[in-house]
Amino acid sequence: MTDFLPITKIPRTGLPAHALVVGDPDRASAVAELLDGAALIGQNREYRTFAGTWRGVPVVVSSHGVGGAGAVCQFAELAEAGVHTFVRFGTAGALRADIADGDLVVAEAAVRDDGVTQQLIHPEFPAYATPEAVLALAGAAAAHGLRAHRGVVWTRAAFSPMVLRLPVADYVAARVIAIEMELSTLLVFAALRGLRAGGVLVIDGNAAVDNDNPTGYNPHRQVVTDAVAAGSRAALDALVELT
Ligand SMILES: O=P(O)(O)O[C@H]1O[C@H](CO)[C@@H](O)[C@H]1O
Ligand SMILES: O=c1cc[nH]c(=O)[nH]1
Repeated sequence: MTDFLPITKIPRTGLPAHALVVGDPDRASAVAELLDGAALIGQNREYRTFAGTWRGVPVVVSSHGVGGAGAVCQFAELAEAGVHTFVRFGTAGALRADIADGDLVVAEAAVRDDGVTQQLIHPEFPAYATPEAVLALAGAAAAHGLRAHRGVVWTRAAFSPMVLRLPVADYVAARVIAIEMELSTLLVFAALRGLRAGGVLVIDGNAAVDNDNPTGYNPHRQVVTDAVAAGSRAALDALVELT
C-alpha cells in the first residue's frame, strides 16, 4: 500500500488536526509562507498541501480547486490523514449593497445548491458551521480590524448562468449575503463525519449586479489581494483558536 493518498498525494497518516483549505493553489503557497517551518507535503492536480506551524500550533494549508465535487475529495483525504477541524478561506461575491469589495463574510450556514451533497445525504439536511468556528472567525476578524459580516452563504455549483438564470432575487429576499462554490460541501461533509468546520470569505465583487453582467467578475484587483493577505492571518488565528 502506498504511503500517500491517491487524489491529493498527501501522507496517509500523521497530519496536523487543523486545516485551512482554500480554492487557489497559489493562495495555499502564499499562506504557507506565513507559517513557521512550512513544508510541501503533497502536490497533485489542483491540490497543493503544506504543513507548518502558526503561533506554535501545527496546521495544514491545502488547496481544493474550484467546485464541490473536487473539493470533497480533498476534505475526505485530509480527514483520513488526521484533520478534524477545517476552516475554508475563500472568495465570494456579495449579495448585499453594503458588503464591499475586500470585506469578509463569516458563514453561519450555507445553501446546499452545490450539486454534490445531494448525493451524500437527503437535501433537507442542513449545512451549518460549527458555532465555535463562527465565533472564532468573527472574533479574529474584529481583532485584526477587518470589516466582517455574519450570515448565510449560497454555495452554487455552476459559476456562470446560461439558459437558466441564477435565482439571485430569491436568495437576496431570504437575506443570504454572499455566493461561492464549495462551502456547503465542506459543512455537510464535516457534519456527516462528526468533524468541525467553518468558513470565511473575502468579497471580490457583487454577484447580484454581475448576474446580468457575468464578465464583470474580476477578482484580480488590489483591494482583493490586500484583503486576502490580511484575512489569511485572521483565518489562521481563528483556526488555532479552535485547538
Ligand atoms: O477563491 P476560492 O477559494 O477558489 O473561492 C471562489 O472562487 C472560485 C471561483 O472563481 C470558486 O472556487 C469560489 O468558491
Ligand atoms: O463563486 C464565486 C466566487 C467569487 N465571487 C463570485 O462572484 N462568485
